[in-house]
Amino acid sequence: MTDDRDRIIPGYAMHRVLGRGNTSAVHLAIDPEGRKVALKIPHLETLRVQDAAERFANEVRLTLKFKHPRLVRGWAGTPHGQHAFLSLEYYPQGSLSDHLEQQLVRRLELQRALRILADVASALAYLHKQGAVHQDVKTHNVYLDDQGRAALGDMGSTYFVAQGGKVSGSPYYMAPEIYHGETSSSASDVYSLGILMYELLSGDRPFNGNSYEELMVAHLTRFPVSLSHLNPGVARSVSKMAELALAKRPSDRPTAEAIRREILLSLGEQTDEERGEDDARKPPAEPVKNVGRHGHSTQRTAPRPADTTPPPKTDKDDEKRGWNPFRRRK
Ligand SMILES: Nc1ncnc2c1ncn2[C@@H]1O[C@H](COP(=O)(O)OP(=O)(O)OP(=O)(O)O)[C@@H](O)[C@H]1O
Repeated sequence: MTDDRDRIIPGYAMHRVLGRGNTSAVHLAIDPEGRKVALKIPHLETLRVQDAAERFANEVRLTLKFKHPRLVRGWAGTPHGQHAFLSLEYYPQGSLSDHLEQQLVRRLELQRALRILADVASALAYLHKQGAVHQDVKTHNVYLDDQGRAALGDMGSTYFVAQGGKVSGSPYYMAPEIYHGETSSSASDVYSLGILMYELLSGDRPFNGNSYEELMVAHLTRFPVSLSHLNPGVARSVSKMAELALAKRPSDRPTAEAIRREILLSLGEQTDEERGEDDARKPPAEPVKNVGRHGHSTQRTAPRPADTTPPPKTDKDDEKRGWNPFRRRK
């Protein structure tokens, strides 16, 4: 197999590197139809390690399968082999995490933050309706367009509940039940959305720590200050939703759809504004067979009953290099 730098994908003209993640390099490219696309090419190392290769293949399959205006759209892809790639809708503004890093103040302007949060909630509501769990909601996986709209990306860890999948997450966003070693669910996505709500509307994440263990203790035992106290501009109804989203028990959390509706109401918008678009882009009829998806540091297959095994350290980057929450804001 050739070196990472020499790899080309037939039919695509590569322009420049947009970014590099742990799994892949993403290039700005022109596809065979003349569109500007974000072309994701897995590192050779990714293809060599079975778990990582399967995670990439899962991302390719599910990105191409799901279609929703608030999900990063997949144009084409090859899940396996030397020419594995995923061609994605190009977001010139990059990720929300890039955007926050460029800002002096981490708190976004209220309307802007609410719009982004409503979009992420919309993407999750769609996925949950399809019976899927995303498992990796975080600023790094939210992309922004020129109109201030957002789309959720990175389906690498996504799985269909009916088929089960490996539990994973990013420690800053991970729900208590995942720390407890239990299965993930739509409610754990809602918890991650709650963290994102605090992050964007207050300018800080509700739970912090200098180690994985400190973060785990924070998620398991602490309760955040009310969001409307931290940012008086936030409507009480939205603040309440964020607090409920961070409930320690999954069954106490609202749905992503309920959160979306509350945010849209506070924006003064109709709550069914995307129904037309949703209908236009048909959801998948069936769950994907043999998904074989794998999370960052997958420890077991869900769904399974709760057990007492220690919580997984679920970020492969942290596993490889040792935990350092300040190395990257993922
Ligand atoms: N659709 C897109 N439009 C514009 N830029 C993108 C797009 N997708 C990815 N990028 C850029 O490429 C970078 C790497 O992408 P990404 O984080 O998805 O790679 P990865 O290797 O899958 O990530 P991970 O580290 O989670 O495995 C992003 O941080 C972003 O800057």
